[in-house]
Amino acid sequence: MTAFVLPSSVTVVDHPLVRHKMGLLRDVRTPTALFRLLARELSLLLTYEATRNLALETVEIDTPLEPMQAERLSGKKLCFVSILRAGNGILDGMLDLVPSARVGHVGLFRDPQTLRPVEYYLKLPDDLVNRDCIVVDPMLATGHSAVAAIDSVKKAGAKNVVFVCLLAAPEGVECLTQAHPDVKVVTCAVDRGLDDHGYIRPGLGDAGDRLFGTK
Ligand SMILES: O=P(O)(O)OC[C@H]1O[C@H](OP(=O)(O)OP(=O)(O)O)[C@H](O)[C@@H]1O
Ligand SMILES: O=c1cc[nH]c(=O)[nH]1
Ligand SMILES: [Mg+2]
Repeated sequence: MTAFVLPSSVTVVDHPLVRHKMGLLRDVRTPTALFRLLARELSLLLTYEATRNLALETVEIDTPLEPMQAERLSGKKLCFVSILRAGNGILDGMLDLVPSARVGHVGLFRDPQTLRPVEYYLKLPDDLVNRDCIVVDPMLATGHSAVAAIDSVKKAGAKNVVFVCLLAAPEGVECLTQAHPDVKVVTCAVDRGLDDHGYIRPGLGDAGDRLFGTK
């Protein structure tokens, strides 16, 4: 077996705060309310990294003491696209940081037999051509859900796409970077690999069920 080499398009945010919170998130004893809070906090830290290259413009302002050239984000607006349903667990924190972002939703569930995504909903802003797009889902397992969601946002016109997740498997990273080599990935960790049911190991279990308390 050849060793997995992390592609340069993938950023693992390995800040101590992220590592600490990921340990708590993974712990089977962590209850739903805390899991949700941790996912939200981690999404803030991931958004910080995912928006690193946002364009700035210079504006004249007056401080209480003197005029100065300040910076602010240039007019180009962002679009966050949540892969339902677990993506919503990290969307809210991202909107706290960028409240003006537009939001799209791609409803996908993974068929447990084939591990292939089944689309049941799609609603995207109609001006994606003009927006940088950040697609969010806590888990990148086989990678097929992320690939399908990014296929949809590109078909709708998005040109500049970043994928943000809490946890990735090497198999998912490979699948996504092959299908969409232009898409940057920002994650908190890349784990050992997938088990026979397509779960990330050691992982954190089923993100949707843990976020919403459905199991
Ligand atoms: O990389 P993949 O192998 O495609 O798997 C990852 C997908 O599986 C989970 O969703 P799930 O199908 O459990 O739906 P849910 O969000 O409704 O729980 C997860 O949130 C991803 O969307
Ligand atoms: O480990 C995994 C894999 C897919 N989806 C999850 O929620 N967890
Ligand atoms: Mg799920």
